[in-house]
Amino acid sequence: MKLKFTKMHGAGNDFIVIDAIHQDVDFTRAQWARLADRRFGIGADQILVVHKPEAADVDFRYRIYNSDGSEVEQCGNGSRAFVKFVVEKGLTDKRSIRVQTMKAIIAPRLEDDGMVTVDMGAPVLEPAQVPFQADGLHGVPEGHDVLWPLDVGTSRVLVSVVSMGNPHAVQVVADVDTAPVLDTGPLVEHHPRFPARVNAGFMQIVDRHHIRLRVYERGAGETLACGTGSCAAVVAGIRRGLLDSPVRVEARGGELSIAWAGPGQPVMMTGPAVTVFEGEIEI
Ligand SMILES: N[C@H](CCC[C@H](N)C(=O)O)C(=O)O
Repeated sequence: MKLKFTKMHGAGNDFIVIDAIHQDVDFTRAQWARLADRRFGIGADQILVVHKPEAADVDFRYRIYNSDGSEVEQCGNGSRAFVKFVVEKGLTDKRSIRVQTMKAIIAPRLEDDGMVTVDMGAPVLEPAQVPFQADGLHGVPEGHDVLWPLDVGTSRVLVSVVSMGNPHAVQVVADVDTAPVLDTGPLVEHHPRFPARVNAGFMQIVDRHHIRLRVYERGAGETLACGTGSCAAVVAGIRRGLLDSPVRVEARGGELSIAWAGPGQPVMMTGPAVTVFEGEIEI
């Protein structure tokens, strides 16, 4: 079939966006991975698919696939591209929409200045629900958080565990530029105590309202920015007593602003969404 798509990015985290309302999109994991392949396909970190809603109180269903073809629960940068796409394509006459993902409803709003603000929902902080298997581990309390020791390779790292619908393990490093992201990242991603794997965040505290962040993403490797990873890092930093809301998150591909008022409250993310080109591909 000839598949129409739009190439987009949010702070350098790049996406293939597909309208599955007007196209029949039912691909295998291998086909999703082929589309995302940067040599044999279009190339992207994730594929975002726009479906009709399955409930009356939402505007769209949003399915997300990593570049390895795995379907996942949430994509923060993708949620900003999603609302820009449906507005630009005339799939809605709204600028603030409710979108159902695998495990949550999020609410992205396209602002007049072209930036997008998203209510990402409340973080899940209970380790077993991340999911993280803490049994037999001695967590290290810090502020309102608990840091969990992970043996990765020859080193031991202390991580906060947070779910934004998808799982995150966040550690503080002195300097993100010299942090062993490409070495430690895959070891954290595949650590056996994360039965669904995990996104590995490396956070440098610049000041109480500013971090630098690199994320080795589950199913995609290091990306230039990670929306849910930014939310998880700010939640972890606030819980540890290291950060105060709102926080400027400086990623390699751009900046996001994250605000969180505390447990049970939604994480609010603001950032860019850019359309790069339209295309068609035979698949
Ligand atoms: N790799 C993530 C999904 C994409 C998240 C990221 N691109 C974002 O902006 O939140 C996972 O497997 O949970």
